[in-house]
Amino acid sequence: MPTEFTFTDLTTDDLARIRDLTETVWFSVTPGKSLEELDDEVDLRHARGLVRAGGALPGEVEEGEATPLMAFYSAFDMGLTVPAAAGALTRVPMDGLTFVSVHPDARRRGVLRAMMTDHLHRVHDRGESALAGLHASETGIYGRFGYGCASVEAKLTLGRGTELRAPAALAAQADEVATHVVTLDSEAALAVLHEAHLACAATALGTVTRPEALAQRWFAFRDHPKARGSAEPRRLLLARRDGQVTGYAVFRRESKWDDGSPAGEVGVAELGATDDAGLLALARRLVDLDLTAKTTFWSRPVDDPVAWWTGSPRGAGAQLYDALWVRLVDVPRALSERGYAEGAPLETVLEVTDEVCPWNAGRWRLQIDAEGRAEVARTDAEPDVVTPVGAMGAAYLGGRTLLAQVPTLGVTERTPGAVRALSRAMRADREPVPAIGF
Ligand SMILES: CC(=O)SCCNC(=O)CCNC(=O)[C@H](O)C(C)(C)COP(=O)(O)OP(=O)(O)OC[C@H]1O[C@@H](n2cnc3c(N)ncnc32)[C@H](O)[C@@H]1OP(=O)(O)O
Repeated sequence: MPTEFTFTDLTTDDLARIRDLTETVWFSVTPGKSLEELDDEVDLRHARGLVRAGGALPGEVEEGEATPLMAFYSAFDMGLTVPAAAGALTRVPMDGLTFVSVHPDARRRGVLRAMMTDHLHRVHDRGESALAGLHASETGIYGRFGYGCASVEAKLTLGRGTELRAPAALAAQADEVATHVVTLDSEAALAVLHEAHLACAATALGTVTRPEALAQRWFAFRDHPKARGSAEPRRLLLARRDGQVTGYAVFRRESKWDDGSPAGEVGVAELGATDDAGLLALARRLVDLDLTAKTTFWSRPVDDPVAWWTGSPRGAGAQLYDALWVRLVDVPRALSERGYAEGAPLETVLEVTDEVCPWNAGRWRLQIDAEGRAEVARTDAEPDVVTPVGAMGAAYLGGRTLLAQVPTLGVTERTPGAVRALSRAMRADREPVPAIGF
């Protein structure tokens, strides 16, 4: 689509302009973030900007300074754990869009539309990843660009000492798990955290992994003293079994007193374990920290055992939010990179509609074998299912079914039963875990 807005690459010379624009758009220190570490955070391989047309306006810059940016975005090289054949999981590359920023003077003139076209076409041209993903600042923005919300996150709030009731055998295994707390401020702690993050990602559908290059720096940006207010610096709780790390939690406490009684609050930003015993051991410690009254677990999957160990999601005060929005940038590659449910082989023809990435539009034959491996090829055959590309993104992780996208995104079937058959093939055994914040 022709556009009057031309985005260009940015370099280290542009970092001051990036900081200025980000500060204007995100009101300086946004919750959990601070601009002081922004330079390290921006991956200039992905960073693109739009300069104010016609030069700076009166009062906007000091003499000799560059014309301000009107828009900016960047992305991270991330991984995403998706369903594989035969009930397994696999990690595929994902281009994680971030810092989408349009200057208040330039809003609602189509700059974001030009930005999204620029971004998605570049991801396609680079060919490193068949998927793009993001967290949406507001829910109504990204569906129009072919993204579908693929995972839902639950926020759980548990009172101090909440009993987590698990089957006796699992509780006994959890008793064998040792845990220890370290401060998340050393190379050693960050290295252990990254290793645990990757190990957990291999076992948890939907996990988004941090870029290797940011493993040591990720929390510097997100845990700046100005942004954390009166809470303590982030800490790491590790689970160990036979000397091996089997799980981790990133948390912090905020000291509070209520009429002389301790009422501290614990916020758990990340919690993962390679087995259920590790998860139970970590969760039990996190709901029983001294001088606290409640623990909030952010970003939990909707089938989280932590919620059910309290009795039900109601017992954990569950509140739901949209988590990762997934966009198929290369439909045939994305559909063959993931696996499908085992069972009878399935052959179906999809007609995909996609205005932003026209190379995806048209008919695709999807052949799934009994193990759940797929081959995808162009075809002229009549379609069994007609779907907007966003519905394939919503169903991609296997949590939100394709069938559920019939009333919401307008998936239609030309062959009776075809949507249900594909929906079942795409369904995963567990709900995806929500993505880390990025
Ligand atoms: C992945 C991330 O980084 S999420 C972060 C997104 N950024 C922010 O929230 C920061 C503050 N906001 C902004 O910078 C801007 O207002 C943006 C990026 C949200 C929108 O940029 P704009 O240039 O104003 O959007 P643009 O004019 O291209 O609008 C494109 C379409 O999106 C719609 N749209 C734009 N913003 C919103 C919104 N907040 N909610 C719903 N729809 C929206 C427009 O109405 C338009 O709709 P159309 O397709 O029917 O014409």
